[in-house]
Amino acid sequence: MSQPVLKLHNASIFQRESLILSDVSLTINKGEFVYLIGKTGSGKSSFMKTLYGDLPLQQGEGTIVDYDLATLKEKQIPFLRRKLGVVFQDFKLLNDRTVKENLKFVLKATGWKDHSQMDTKIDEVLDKVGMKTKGFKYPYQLSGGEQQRVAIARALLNDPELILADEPTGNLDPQTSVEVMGVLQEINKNGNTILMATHDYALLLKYPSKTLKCDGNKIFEVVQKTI
Ligand SMILES: Nc1ncnc2c1ncn2[C@@H]1O[C@H](COP(=O)(O)OP(=O)(O)OP(=O)(O)O)[C@@H](O)[C@H]1O
Repeated sequence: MSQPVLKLHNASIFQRESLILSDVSLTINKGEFVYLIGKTGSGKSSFMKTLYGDLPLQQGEGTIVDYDLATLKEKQIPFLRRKLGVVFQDFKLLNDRTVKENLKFVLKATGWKDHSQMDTKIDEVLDKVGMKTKGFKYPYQLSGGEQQRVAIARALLNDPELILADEPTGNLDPQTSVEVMGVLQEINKNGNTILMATHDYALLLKYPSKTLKCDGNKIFEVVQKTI
């Protein structure tokens, strides 16, 4: 049976008072890999921000990993984010600490206490992204692709019910993009649900999957032929 991790009904997305997307109704079920495409400025990032609580859902209904977006309170946001893994275009790693320390920082901030459990978890997520031997390095000692792998590992730390990736390959060359995409595909095959905003059509062709498009203030599902 399909289990929704995200459900929106007639939702409108705003940046302050400007309407960016209107009447968005969609469902993402557990286990799916879904692309969100659309031109620059079409509202992909605004949409993602609404999902992780960075922008309020001012109109319509939405539930994400059992949180009600329309009534979401400021103090619930950290708890919502623990059930989501968020990956950004610019990695957002802390440059003053090693890869392992970056990951430990997140675990501590999300309530983990036991050091050996933390180390085991860190090894597990680094292994999933092929970075187990690089935990001692500083982010600036890594290539862009490696930094994004670490950022994906960080997103996996709290076993998220949904991963939101906003242009995760936007800063990477085509070859590295394909490699990072391979990591995301592997994670999806192992059961993680992923919503990925991108304008990299080469990736869509190489790894076809359900695709939503932002266009003309709307989001609709497209079949690959018409992209
Ligand atoms: N902080 C903000 N305040 C007001 N308007 C904003 C803000 N951020 C984005 N916008 C506007 O919202 C619209 C959608 O932008 P958004 O960043 O969501 O698009 P996008 O599809 O993610 O674009 P890109 O691919 O360039 O990231 C644009 O018209 C933009 O000017």
